[in-house]
Amino acid sequence: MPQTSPILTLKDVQYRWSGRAAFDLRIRALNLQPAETVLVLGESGSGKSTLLSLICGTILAQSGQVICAGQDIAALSASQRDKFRADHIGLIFQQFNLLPFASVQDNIALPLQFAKQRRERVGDMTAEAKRLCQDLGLPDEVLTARAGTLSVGQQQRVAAARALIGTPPLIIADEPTSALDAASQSTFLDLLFAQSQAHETTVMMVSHDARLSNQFDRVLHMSDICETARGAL
Ligand SMILES: Nc1ncnc2c1ncn2[C@@H]1O[C@H](COP(=O)(O)OP(=O)(O)OP(=O)(O)O)[C@@H](O)[C@H]1O
Repeated sequence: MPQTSPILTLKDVQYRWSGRAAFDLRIRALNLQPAETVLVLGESGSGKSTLLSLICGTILAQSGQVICAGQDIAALSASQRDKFRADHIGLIFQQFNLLPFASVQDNIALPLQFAKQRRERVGDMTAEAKRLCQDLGLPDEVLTARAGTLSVGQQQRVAAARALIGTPPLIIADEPTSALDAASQSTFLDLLFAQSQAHETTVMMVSHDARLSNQFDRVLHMSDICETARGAL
């Protein structure tokens, strides 16, 4: 593989939640390359969501560095971090977090309101939302339907389209397939990766479900990447 700069680097990162002395997340080094698909596996309480929050800059490491697309996250103010996240990271939440009364089209376009660079890359928002729906296997009629009226599998694909629109360099997914059976999960990942690979987007997904492993370029375990990851409940 040719040498390229990682899209994400964590270096000597340490994080503790206040009042949770037993949980101490320490990551010496983690690098994700452009276009890689990486699955991070870990049991409940191992710190997967904490890790995603550190990458997204919604929390800041107490020491060490989180560098996304060449930017040290801690060097940005809170509002700069919000803008940076919107432009550089497509998010697929566990519960999808769609606006149930808004149309699918509006849900997909939502991140562009906060992401100038992604908006500029898109051009015609309606046409791009339609293309993404088609490529993710959704019928054209869903574009104008309210998101809350769709099946779970359809909502998941809308959540993927919302993360993909405007081609952010990194997509972070928090167990987005957990509500679906194994065959649907596998189809979903195939569709997601076909889109992400077309733009060299890196996909990092966290899950407790090792059955997904063979579809990813790399599988990491929280117990391996963290020096002390403990499920302190
Ligand atoms: N907002 C918070 N405030 C205080 N402690 C928190 C907070 N979020 C997580 N923790 C604690 O951090 C530890 C790791 O939790 P985290 O949610 O990151 O794990 P996880 O691997 O994502 O778990 P799950 O798979 O159950 O979602 C737990 O001990 C948890 O109680």
